[in-house]
Amino acid sequence: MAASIAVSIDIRAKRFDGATGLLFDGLTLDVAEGEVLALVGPSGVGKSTLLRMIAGLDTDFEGRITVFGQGADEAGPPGFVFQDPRLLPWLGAAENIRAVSPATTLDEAISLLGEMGLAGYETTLPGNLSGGMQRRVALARALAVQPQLLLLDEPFVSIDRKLVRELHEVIGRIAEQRRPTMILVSHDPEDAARLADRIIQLQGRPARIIAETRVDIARADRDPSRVLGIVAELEARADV
Ligand SMILES: Nc1ncnc2c1ncn2[C@@H]1O[C@H](COP(=O)(O)OP(=O)(O)OP(=O)(O)O)[C@@H](O)[C@H]1O
Repeated sequence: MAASIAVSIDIRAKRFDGATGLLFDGLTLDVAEGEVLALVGPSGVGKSTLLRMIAGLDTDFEGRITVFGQGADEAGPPGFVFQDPRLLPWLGAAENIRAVSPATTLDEAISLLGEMGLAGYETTLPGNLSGGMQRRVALARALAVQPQLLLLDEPFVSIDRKLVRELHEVIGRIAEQRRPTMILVSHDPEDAARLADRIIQLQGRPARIIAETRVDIARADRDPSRVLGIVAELEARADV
């Protein structure tokens, strides 16, 4: 049976006030329930804007985006991980989760942090956590509301490659075990090659989908040479 559609995107036109030209001039895309979709493309192409539109945070466009059958702005907030972790500096890791999701008990917050590999850091203030650890707290916070849809906006920028690999593992585990529908925005094709079931490449102004790549290799089997192979395939299709 075909998987049901989690997110359906039909943008006829999107522009910003004062900007010349359209950012999107016709863009359609469906995301299946439980799918991990990556949106890749050069800086400024519109990836973050598209994610904000899917989250219902930007409704100023012609067209319609539905999330589990409802308008994006009516569907209830998705889990959203922003480019910077946006943690409250005066609260420990567990209380940062509870500040955004008050229904989450302390035990649940501690368990989520454990799932992210942060056992023992429950009361640590963000300033005493590494950049990668802060991203993991932000992920735990996004998962606290048990979202059916998880949106990740460049969660790997400004952290070193070793921490990026650790985060890839954490996100891969979330995909396998919790199975939310995930949309990951990245300018780096390697992130997409490691994590995504399907990779959408955006390019140009207005932005268009120039290629769509399905990755039929289980995440656990994506060793470095296979990842490089996927990246090469993506790079052959566009100047990402
Ligand atoms: N609020 C805004 N008002 C005017 N222009 C905007 C606004 N937000 C984004 N833009 C413009 O829209 C374009 C797309 O921006 P967006 O952040 O979506 O791109 P991106 O692909 O995510 O890039 P990056 O990887 O650098 O974040 C850019 O040219 C940006 O300057």
